[in-house]
Amino acid sequence: MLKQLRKFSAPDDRALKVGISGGIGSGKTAFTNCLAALGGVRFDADEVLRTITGSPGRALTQIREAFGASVWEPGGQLNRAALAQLIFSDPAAKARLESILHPLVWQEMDLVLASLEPGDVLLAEIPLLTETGNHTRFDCCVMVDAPLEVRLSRLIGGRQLTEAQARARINAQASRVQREAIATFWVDNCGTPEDLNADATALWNLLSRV
Ligand SMILES: CC(C)(COP(=O)(O)OP(=O)(O)OC[C@H]1O[C@@H](n2cnc3c(N)ncnc32)[C@H](O)[C@@H]1O)[C@@H](O)C(=O)NCCC(=O)NCCS
Ligand SMILES: Nc1ncnc2c1ncn2[C@@H]1O[C@H](COP(=O)(O)OP(=O)(O)OP(=O)(O)O)[C@@H](O)[C@H]1O
Repeated sequence: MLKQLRKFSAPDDRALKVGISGGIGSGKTAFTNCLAALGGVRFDADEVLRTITGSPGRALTQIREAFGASVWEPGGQLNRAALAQLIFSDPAAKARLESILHPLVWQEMDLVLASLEPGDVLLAEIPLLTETGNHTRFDCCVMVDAPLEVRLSRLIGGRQLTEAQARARINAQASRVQREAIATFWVDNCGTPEDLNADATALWNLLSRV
């Protein structure tokens, strides 16, 4: 079910910037996929992060300096599971990693924005929009949500996370109340993929009319 919680206005002189967020396992990627099939230019923060932390990623030197060999594979790659274990049990380590990575994500988004024109729609999937206060970069924010048990079962089934790992990430993220405080649109993803697709179509129709 799509709900509009706040009004927003669209600019005449540049592209419309739509931020899409939600907790881990809420379905924000699935929703953005549906929306992007209807139009818009997609930007995916997780994909940028995977590129800059992959081999040879431009964030690796700084991560190595900050966290050392304990988060490195013998083959020379970043050990993502070890880094996740560290940051989701140590808030200071999480803040340090984010201070290295997040500025690089915004640099990449600015490059995409520079290529857009008035009338274009940027669909930016940003997991930590609420947590970082970066909702102010967007004209409107779409929050995808689902009940905790539904998110856990989707994550444990599909993401190869244990329940404890999934809960650690959920506990490190914003609450529903915090998300509601910044959302322009709210998508309740507790139904079928077809229901989610219908919400994406309804939202696209609204965005196309503003
Ligand atoms: C810790 C890392 C190496 C774990 O990699 P992994 O492949 O297991 O997860 P992936 O990157 O696909 O992230 C999956 C989801 O985990 C959650 N998550 C990741 N990082 C964070 C974080 N710092 N705080 C809260 N949740 C997070 C998000 O919901 C994200 O969508 C990686 O997530 C990472 O580099 N995180 C720091 C960057 C960051 O802040 N990402 C959030 C997006 S802006
Ligand atoms: N309405 C739905 N019905 C059934 N499965 C769904 C639905 N929505 C999403 N899923 C599935 O749940 C899992 C999590 O969804 P998705 O990857 O879109 O979430 P996410 O919020 O982007 O998570 P992450 O933070 O890990 O990137 C995926 O396997 C996805 O296919």
